[in-house]
Amino acid sequence: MVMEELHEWTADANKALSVTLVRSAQDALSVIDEDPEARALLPFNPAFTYPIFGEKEKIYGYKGLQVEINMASGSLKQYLNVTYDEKLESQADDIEGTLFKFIPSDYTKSAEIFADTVAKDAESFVPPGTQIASYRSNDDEEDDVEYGVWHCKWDTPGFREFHRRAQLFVLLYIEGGSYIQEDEDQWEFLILFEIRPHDTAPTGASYHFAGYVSAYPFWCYPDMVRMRLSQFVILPPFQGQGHGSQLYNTLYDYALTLEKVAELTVEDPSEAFEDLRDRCDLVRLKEQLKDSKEMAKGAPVDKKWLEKIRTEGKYATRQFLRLIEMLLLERLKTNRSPERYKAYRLQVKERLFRFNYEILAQISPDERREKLAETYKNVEEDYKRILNSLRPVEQDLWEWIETPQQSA
Ligand SMILES: CC(=O)SCCNC(=O)CCNC(=O)[C@H](O)C(C)(C)COP(=O)(O)OP(=O)(O)OC[C@H]1O[C@@H](n2cnc3c(N)ncnc32)[C@H](O)[C@@H]1OP(=O)(O)O
Repeated sequence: MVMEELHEWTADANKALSVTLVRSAQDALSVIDEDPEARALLPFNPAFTYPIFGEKEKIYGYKGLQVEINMASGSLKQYLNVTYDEKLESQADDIEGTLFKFIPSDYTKSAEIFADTVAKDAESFVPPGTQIASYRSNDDEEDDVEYGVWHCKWDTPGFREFHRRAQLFVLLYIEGGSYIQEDEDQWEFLILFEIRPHDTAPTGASYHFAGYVSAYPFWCYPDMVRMRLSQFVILPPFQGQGHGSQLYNTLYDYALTLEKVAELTVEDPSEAFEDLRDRCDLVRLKEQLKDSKEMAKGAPVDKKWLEKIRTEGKYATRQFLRLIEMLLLERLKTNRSPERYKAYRLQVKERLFRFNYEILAQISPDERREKLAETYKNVEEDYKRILNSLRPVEQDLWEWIETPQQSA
């Protein structure tokens, strides 16, 4: 087959595949534009499909291909609908056979059965596990909407089945994400649901999945555990509205209640997630330090005191030291002392030196100074970016700080 023809029969899997969260049989039929919950009803495309359809993220052998995975918005029970204009019968990729390895086998291909499932879901689905938090959000330009977070483990009734459906989002949205082992019994999960009043449901509400996080406790010397946040996903219709921050803060608050947990760490965070974590941790640490006088003295901050604050707040070491550096930098905005700024740069460089010792020890003192100055510059720029995202109105207060090119 010539290249042109090959192209015609090849679909971009990230565009051909779409997911829709369906709230009720009636919602599925409603006119999206007029629906107040429209955003949550729109189909959305994956960010990644390479774990499913291969590195090139292509599906071969169809023209006009659409692979719809419709999910009941609470239980996530699935309806698979594959449509196309034309198919190369003998050579086309086996879409259902491929998907079958990644979604649980209880999906349906019947629109009628799915409509029935969705109607039942709206009436009777309740989240698995124990509700540990709730909050209200009014970003939807409508009345307050309530959200709740439920805690589950593998042995939570109904959770395993639920997770087998939800985990698809890890592949579709987390770069490098993969399924976790169900036989590792220590996993903990927090699941976020939107809660809507629903007159005829026994609880008076219907529940709609918005995202979840998984975490695993690792042994931490001598007799504690390190809770490692592993997979974190907020579904596209709910992104950018503060739900990621709420879910992360709920996990943090939960970790703080567990005596065994020494610190909360994050496995391989994406850039967007690192920013979210920095912002949330900064707010948390500021609150923790609000009555403390130590920070007002500026750098170098007493190391014993720092370690006490770190262990109380269960921060991972590197993250904690970065946060302290950000808070010290923020103070320099208004406390304009060149001596303090110099002491600050030295404190940051000392940490950078310790954390990069292996590499820095191998180069000449001049090169080392240059490398440290360069790294420092990037770190300071990044701190300003993060601090500005918390309080953008104060951006111009940085002007007096001109990051030096060389040495402290
Ligand atoms: C360990 C890991 O798993 S790493 C992988 C993390 N997961 C992924 O990357 C999967 C796909 N992405 C996601 O799931 C989400 O986008 C996340 C987790 C990265 C972020 O979740 P969100 O709910 O979008 O976060 P949240 O809304 O709290 O903050 C994100 C942005 O919205 C802004 N925002 C926060 N609250 C509001 C609000 N009320 N109204 C409008 N915008 C808001 C934030 O300032 C932030 O802005 P930025 O994009 O300029 O940085």
